[in-house]
Amino acid sequence: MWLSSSTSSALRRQHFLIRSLCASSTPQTSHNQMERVHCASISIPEADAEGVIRKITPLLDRTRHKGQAGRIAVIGGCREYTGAPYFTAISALKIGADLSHVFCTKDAATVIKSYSPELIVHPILEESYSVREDERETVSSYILAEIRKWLERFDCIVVGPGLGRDPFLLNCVSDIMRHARQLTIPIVIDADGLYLVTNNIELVRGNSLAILTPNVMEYKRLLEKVLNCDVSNDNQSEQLRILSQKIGGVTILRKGKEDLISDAKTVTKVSTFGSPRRCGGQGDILSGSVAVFTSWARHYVMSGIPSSEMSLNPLILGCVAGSVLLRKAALGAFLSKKRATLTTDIIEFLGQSLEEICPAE
Ligand SMILES: NC(=O)C1=CN([C@@H]2O[C@H](COP(=O)(O)OP(=O)(O)OC[C@H]3O[C@@H](n4cnc5c(N)ncnc54)[C@H](OP(=O)(O)O)[C@@H]3O)[C@@H](O)[C@H]2O)[C@@H](O)CC1
Ligand SMILES: Nc1ncnc2c1ncn2[C@@H]1O[C@H](COP(=O)(O)OP(=O)(O)OP(=O)(O)O)[C@@H](O)[C@H]1O
Ligand SMILES: [Mg+2]
Repeated sequence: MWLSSSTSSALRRQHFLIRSLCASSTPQTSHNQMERVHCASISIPEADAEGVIRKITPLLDRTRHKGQAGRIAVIGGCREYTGAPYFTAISALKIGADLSHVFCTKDAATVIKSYSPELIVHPILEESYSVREDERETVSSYILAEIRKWLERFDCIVVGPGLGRDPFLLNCVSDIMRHARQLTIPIVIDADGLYLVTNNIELVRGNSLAILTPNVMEYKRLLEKVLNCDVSNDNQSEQLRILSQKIGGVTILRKGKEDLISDAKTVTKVSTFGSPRRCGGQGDILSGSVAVFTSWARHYVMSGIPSSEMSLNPLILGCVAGSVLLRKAALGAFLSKKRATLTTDIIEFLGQSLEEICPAE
């Protein structure tokens, strides 16, 4: 059981209550109806997140070969932002992925390579300023062709950290996302990837392998766009569930004081105390962490575990695991560095935090 038995029955009760109280909250719910839904605040069940990590983390078996513990790719990194894709990609490696790639613009590539020799960096994206109007079609076909060579090898891709908002670049990334979807590759969408998706929901609608990881502002924009309403403090859980439902059941991890996770069927939360430091980049660690755990969870769910767990959504397991590990690492870093805690310090605590939950040997 990935929820304790008491929380699992609480979850059933929660659903019964939600159905009774919010009978109008079907996929066809109108915006006005949505605003009228003022259900009583129902407590959201806490996931047994460390238990999930223990279940889905693969053994360090001596027979395994390079790549089996995960190949992750980050699509992000432009002139302004080089830290974000680095944080995401290096976190994936520190947690246990075997290979971590970054697909970024030429300007960002040398910088990202210089942060770490561990990352495989592809300088193939282009922004408008570096491509003439009459070259755009050729350049975008070339970019897609280059990425296609790699895409099917990845267990999960993360789109958005440090991507920027250049229209030409975002057009190319939309094509990459469509192609990843055809190949049924799980996709974590964060930061500027959420900006792209918020302006074109069809890119993810109904994709059961998509995870959106909005922060406070990104969630607010998504709600405004999809449900045409503001964030409700009365019933955050049901609002999140309806948002996911309206986007065809994509998994959403709403970041905040508590991380709330829903796939339109269930809502769960991770509220383990992390760090009071809110330095930028923690969401980037989270996206890398969710990518690795999601690929592990898919293997776990597909590998003949007890039938009662077979219906579990591996994307939810990946979110729950990614969230608690980031929080635990943030706490470790804070206890050591206090006010000086930075994202790089948190990354250094990922290994130790995972070891405490799930020892390597
Ligand atoms: N080192 C690097 O390279 C990093 C690069 N990064 C990259 O930066 C890019 C843009 O991402 P983003 O998250 O800064 O953009 P966006 O969603 O527009 O938010 C901006 C505004 O929202 C607000 N705001 C935020 N949180 C809030 C809260 N809790 N509660 C209330 N308000 C809140 C806040 O507004 P303010 O308070 O300033 O008015 C803030 O200015 C993206 O590519 C990302 O990956 C980051 O990953 C960090 C590390
Ligand atoms: N108020 C809070 N209290 C405790 N933890 C929080 C709080 N807000 C966010 N977190 C934690 O920090 C993680 C990152 O969330 P945050 O909202 O900072 O993302 P972000 O804005 O996308 O970060 P980034 O700077 O990388 O873009 C979340 O998973 C959550 O666990
Ligand atoms: Mg972010």
